[in-house]
Amino acid sequence: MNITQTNKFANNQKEPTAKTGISILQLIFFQRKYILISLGFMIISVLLNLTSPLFMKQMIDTAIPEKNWSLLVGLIIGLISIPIFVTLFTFLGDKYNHRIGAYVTDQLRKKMFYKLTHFSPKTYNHLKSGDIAGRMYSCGEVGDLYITQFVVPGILHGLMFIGITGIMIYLNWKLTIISLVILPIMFFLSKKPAMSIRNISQNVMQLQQELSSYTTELVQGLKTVQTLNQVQKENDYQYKWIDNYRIERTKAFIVGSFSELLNKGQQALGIGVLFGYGSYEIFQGNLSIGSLVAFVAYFSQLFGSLEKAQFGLVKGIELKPKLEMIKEILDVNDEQDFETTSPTPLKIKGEIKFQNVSFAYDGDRGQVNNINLHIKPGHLIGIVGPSGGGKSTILDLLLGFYTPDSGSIFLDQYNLKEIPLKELRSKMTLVSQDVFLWNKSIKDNLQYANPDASIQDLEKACYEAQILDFIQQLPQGWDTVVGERGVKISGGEKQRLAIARALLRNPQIILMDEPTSALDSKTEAHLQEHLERIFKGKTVIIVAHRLATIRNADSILVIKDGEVAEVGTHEELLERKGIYDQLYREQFQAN
Ligand SMILES: Nc1ncnc2c1ncn2[C@@H]1O[C@H](COP(=O)(O)OP(=O)(O)OP(=O)(O)O)[C@@H](O)[C@H]1O
Repeated sequence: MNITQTNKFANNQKEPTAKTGISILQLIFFQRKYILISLGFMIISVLLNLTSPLFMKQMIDTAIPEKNWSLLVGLIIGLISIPIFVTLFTFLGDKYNHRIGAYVTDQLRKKMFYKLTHFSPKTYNHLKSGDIAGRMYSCGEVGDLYITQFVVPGILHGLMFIGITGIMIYLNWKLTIISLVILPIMFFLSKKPAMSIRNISQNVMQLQQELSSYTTELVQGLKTVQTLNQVQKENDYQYKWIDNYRIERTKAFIVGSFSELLNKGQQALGIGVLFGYGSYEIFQGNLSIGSLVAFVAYFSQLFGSLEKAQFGLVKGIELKPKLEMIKEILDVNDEQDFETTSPTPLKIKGEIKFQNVSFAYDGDRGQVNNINLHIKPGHLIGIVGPSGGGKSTILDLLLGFYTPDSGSIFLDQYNLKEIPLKELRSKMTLVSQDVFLWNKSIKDNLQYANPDASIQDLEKACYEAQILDFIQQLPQGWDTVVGERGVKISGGEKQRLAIARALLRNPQIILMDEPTSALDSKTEAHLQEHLERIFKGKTVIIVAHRLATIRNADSILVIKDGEVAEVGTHEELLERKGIYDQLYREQFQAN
């Protein structure tokens, strides 16, 4: 499995980093030292295993007929101790195998997490959170299982096969040929159930994946489901899922059991054939009884090895869909570069220019066309306009989440595409329309923006954002946990916390997308008074539907259908009697 486009490894063979692309086999190669140790233990355990039937042959052909008690006791002690040592060496080998498995798992997880945190919105907008969670979980199994149930059985039983075949030839070549004819027939017969198991396991995987994304979405949308009275509809879907899952699991069980039955039947038949022909060889004086017993024991071992190798193969086949799912994520080449930084930090005044900027999301969906803007440093700009016009898209372009299809954006004299993302985002802060808070304490959420902020800094930012009183009244104050996505606080409180969080970063450019939409007019007016002081000297862009929010802006842009329809101050735009004036009158009348 080749995980990403880069394959720097093969040449320099350094330890992988989360960023580097690498295949599972290459990951295993990095553990070669432990593979050799594990292989050593496995070879010892295979060799020990191979001696048991020879001890039996010796017992039947020599010790018992000759009544050689000392030899008999020695052989019996050998037969008792061999399995104990085999188990011990197998355990030691397994210990290293799990270590290798854990390493592969860790590396895959690191790569998955790296990808996940570096995806651009183009990719993550299409991702389902539950689906990703399922894939992250799969990594845990895949790394370990791939090694312990696929690679290791392949090596171990491959070795067993070679060793056993050699001894069988030594015991009786004719019986060996019969065995080697029987085995491929058996293998071929059991291939079909193995293929069915693969298809079923793929279905089971898909169903598990579906459940994971569905549950995540359901929890997030539970309130909507209940409000829209769609609980029954969801239950119907869930019961259908449960039925489908049960059917697939039952199929897996039946095919698995059938496959086992087939194997056992084939083994019994094979042993029967060997005993038949073996007895004939004994009558002809070509084979001793002990050799036949040993031969049949080796045949069982050979069959057991083949069965386990086949089991490993089935496991490998079962793991393939999981590997594919992980590969799908790791193969997406849409990472944002957060690692590169400017040699010296940029000092900017906060001037913003859009020159003939055009951009569309998918095809021509959500276009912004030929946007030209010039925002002077320290100015406060309002963006208004009908819903879906492209206001948030302009902020996203400025934040570097998307790059223009044509035209350029400048921050002071620097073209945006030349500024490293990390640097760019250190100059800006965004209070977005859809406030995201971690399911952690208020303090943790605020310090997320600035881990060095002291409690005094938090108090100041929260005071300016008009949320300090609320926090201080809470029984647990700063330590109050806000719930997933902030469900335990109101929309307006969430917005004010988001403003406080943004202020804690104190950057030169402040972007706000509907920052006060959930506040009542009185709270908004208070907040604005405070913010106006903070905004002094900074470049601020506020997207707002409520025109009162941006009334005092130095300039207001009206964005409609992806284009700048009007520009001017509040008074200028009213005089123009255009879209802004119409919006203003609509809101005025509504109020
Ligand atoms: N990720 C996306 N993929 C495809 N189309 C998108 C995406 N995000 C937004 N759009 C589309 O782009 C257009 C502009 O969206 P944008 O969010 O910029 O509008 P807006 O003016 O901020 O709207 P609102 O006032 O409702 O927030 C809309 O038609 C929207 O459906």
